[in-house]
Amino acid sequence: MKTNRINVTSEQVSAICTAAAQVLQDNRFADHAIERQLKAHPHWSIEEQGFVAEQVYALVRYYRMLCAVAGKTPASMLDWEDLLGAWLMLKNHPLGAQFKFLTRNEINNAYHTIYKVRAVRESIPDWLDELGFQELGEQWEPTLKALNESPSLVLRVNRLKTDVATLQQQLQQTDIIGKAIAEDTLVIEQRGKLYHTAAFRHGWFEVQDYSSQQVAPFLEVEPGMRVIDACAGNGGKALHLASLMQNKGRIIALDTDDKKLEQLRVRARRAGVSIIETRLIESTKTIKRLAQSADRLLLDVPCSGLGVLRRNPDTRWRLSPEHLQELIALQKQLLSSYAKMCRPDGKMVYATCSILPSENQLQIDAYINGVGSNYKVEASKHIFPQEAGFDGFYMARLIQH
Ligand SMILES: C[S@@+](CC[C@H](N)C(=O)[O-])C[C@H]1O[C@@H](n2cnc3c(N)ncnc32)[C@H](O)[C@@H]1O
Repeated sequence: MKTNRINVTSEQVSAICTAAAQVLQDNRFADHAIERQLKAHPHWSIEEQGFVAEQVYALVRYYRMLCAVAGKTPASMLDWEDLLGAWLMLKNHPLGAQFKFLTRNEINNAYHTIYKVRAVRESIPDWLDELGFQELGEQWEPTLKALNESPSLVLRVNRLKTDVATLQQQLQQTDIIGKAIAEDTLVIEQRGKLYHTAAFRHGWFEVQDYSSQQVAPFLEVEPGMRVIDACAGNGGKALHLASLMQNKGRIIALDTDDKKLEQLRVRARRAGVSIIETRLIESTKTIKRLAQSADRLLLDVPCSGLGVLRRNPDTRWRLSPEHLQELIALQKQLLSSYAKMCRPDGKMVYATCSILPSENQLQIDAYINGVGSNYKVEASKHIFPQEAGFDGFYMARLIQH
């Protein structure tokens, strides 16, 4: 991981430690805690903002490792400062006077002592490390290591409004530099205030990881089709589907969370999408009414989110074995009950942002071999974070016999 060569100020130290404590002690989401600090310090440059955000994510991500290296579990702001000091020393970052009480030798020696224990080195709860190894074997270690890297910032170009070259030029005018890696995809190499740009206001792009961008094309939609996105959330994939369908046809976006559907409607207006109809799932009747009605059905089910640990490093501390089992049971139930919305000659994609087989191909195997299922797998894709450097994802396209 790269750490900018910014000389950390006392004000930044305090903001970083406050935000990290809010995430790990008060259960706040990392992006919210960071945003609060950035708003409170509007005089920071883009580089300083990026630096602060990166250090908060590092403290959250490497919390277990840093506690072991610094020899303490934070109980006060001074303890958090020790953790931050330990992190900056491990990264060979120049330190301010506030970290004088730590020596690089002590920190490096402590790191070498814990290095051999994977769960401590990679900073993950024991239960999750054991489960990951049990499910992925030798693949677990490189996967986990890749999931501890900082995420890329990736944009999906909204083809209803523009193209990748035009977006690239437009962003460049505000010193935001993006590299085109696919027809619809820009990886941001020099960051800026993306959400303040005219391009954003005009709905020219969405922030969406490249792996997540693989899901909508995998459903093989065409303009004019009737598509159901059964776990649409705030619409990342529904908007992509609409763009692939050239805003022709119909997308019924379902979810149990009305707030997310409201965000979807806002995003759809900005993106110039008119074919999405949102419907709140209030009972099983919502699903029954849609029986055998979809040419294409997307099940982007709730999952552990272990494939997007780079973006949400706090997930490792929030997830529990019990919650994971609940999610697996829900995925199983959604697969069997929601599949009925697909027409007999239609196609269905089951997708997760997880890297665990128990949420992915084992779910699909159990479903297609189970009683009452007449589906078979037409194609599937496992995307591991160490392969292309993007998020971990799984998708399987099913058709009926
Ligand atoms: C992985 S997220 C979906 C992300 C979304 N498709 C996107 O691309 O932005 C899973 C979604 O499933 C929703 N959900 C949870 N339980 C559900 C259920 N029983 N039926 C439908 N959706 C459900 C959650 O509210 C959440 O928005």
